[in-house]
Amino acid sequence: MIGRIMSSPPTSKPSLPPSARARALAVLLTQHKSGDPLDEVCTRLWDRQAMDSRDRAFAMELVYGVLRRQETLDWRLEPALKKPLPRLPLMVQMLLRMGMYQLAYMDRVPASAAVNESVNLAKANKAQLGRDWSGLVNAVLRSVTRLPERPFPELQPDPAGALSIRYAVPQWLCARWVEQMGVERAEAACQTVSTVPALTLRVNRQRVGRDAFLEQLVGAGIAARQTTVSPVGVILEEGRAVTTIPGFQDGLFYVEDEAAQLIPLILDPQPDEHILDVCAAPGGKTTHLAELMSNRGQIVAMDRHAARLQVLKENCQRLGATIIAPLVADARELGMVVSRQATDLQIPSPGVFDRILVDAPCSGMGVLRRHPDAKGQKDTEMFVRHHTLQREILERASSVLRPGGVLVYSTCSTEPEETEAVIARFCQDHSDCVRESIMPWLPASAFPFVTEQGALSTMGNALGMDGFYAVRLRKIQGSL
Ligand SMILES: C[S@@+](CC[C@H](N)C(=O)[O-])C[C@H]1O[C@@H](n2cnc3c(N)ncnc32)[C@H](O)[C@@H]1O
Repeated sequence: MIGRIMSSPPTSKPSLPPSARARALAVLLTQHKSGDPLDEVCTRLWDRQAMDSRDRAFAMELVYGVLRRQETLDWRLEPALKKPLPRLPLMVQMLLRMGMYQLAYMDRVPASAAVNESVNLAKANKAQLGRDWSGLVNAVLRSVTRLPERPFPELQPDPAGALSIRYAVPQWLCARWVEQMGVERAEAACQTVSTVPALTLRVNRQRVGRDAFLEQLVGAGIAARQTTVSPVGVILEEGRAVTTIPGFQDGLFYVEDEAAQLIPLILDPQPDEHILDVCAAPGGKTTHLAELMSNRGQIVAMDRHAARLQVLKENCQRLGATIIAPLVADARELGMVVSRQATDLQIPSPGVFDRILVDAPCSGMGVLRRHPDAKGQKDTEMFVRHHTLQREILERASSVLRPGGVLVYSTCSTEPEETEAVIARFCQDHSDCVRESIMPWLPASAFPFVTEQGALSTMGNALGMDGFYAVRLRKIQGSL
């Protein structure tokens, strides 16, 4: 079905390549039906045929924009519809959302083009839709342009409903956040979900200093600035293809959010130590750890997924991280795996890792803005599922930490089930492990994000960082 859209562009000249909007429509429909990650669907559908870079950028903005703003778009369309949007064919829903997004958020697109192009796509797909829906698409979108702009609902008496419409965050999640943190902080968290993240890089100081790298960027006409909290980050003022940034092939940087850049600092690995990175792929934090160790010592980089570990290897090669021992394994079998592989991995003996990073698989609530397609796939049961897995992984990891050693547990989610509840239970079961404040390991600019319990939590921050959580634990000397 989707293939036919791609090969039957909405034009009277079949030899023309599909328009950017037709490509956006194909991605939106395929993603909706398959549930596959949006970036994978874009690559799968768009890399098959040559695509002009401007078309690609336009289609990308449209696809991500529609999904990022979906609840808001649907609410804006509502007054112009005779029946609820979900009762229309999926393709018609998407065409209306695409038109609405261009009308509301893409200033450079004339309103007439926003309307007409959706209408044309409806006509072009008449056979597939079983009838001509272009009249309805035309009537609805034109009606929206004529109606006065609908003011957002006030936050009271229904803050969750109002936040959901304003920031396009699922209502159950808004309600959860309002209950957890109050309306003001919930609004900040929702606002983050609806923003387009900036392109943030971590400078590979094995190869170049941050100031020198910034100079290289400026020399290449790329506006950029230092990150506020991370001492090793750079934020580009405008997004661009990563491979076109000077120094990519030479491994001068790694694309990584500012909050993620703080996690290896909290572990504070030292040269010549043995480190275990339990959930390591694709290697953002592994390569940072190697840099902090001046490439001396050893990092066992474990991940359950071989394909992701392959990406880690490529990243290590590009960035010149030479002390990595990649290991495909399930962290829940860690003790066994480490004993079996101790000789191959050249670990002196099992149970002697000096430091361990558990960057646990999680719900990803802190990075929802990067994956707007995932918003509809989340639910509250997911927190419980992750909690169980996280506890298992943490339990196994701690068993191979040497007495006196340090373990950092981190997640790109700040949901209580995946963070404090995991740690509280762990500490309850392990009197040989104590919590340490993360403060000594971070610059003062990070202190506003240190919780009362001494952990890191960047949820709803105003600096544009992802929502990360991290806690530092130490195994007491003399314990076995
Ligand atoms: C948050 S990501 C890690 C990101 C990585 N630390 C970085 O900075 O690039 C979590 C990783 O855990 C891995 N994973 C999930 N379940 C696992 C398990 N049971 N054992 C080992 N790795 C697992 C996933 O494949 C994923 O790569």
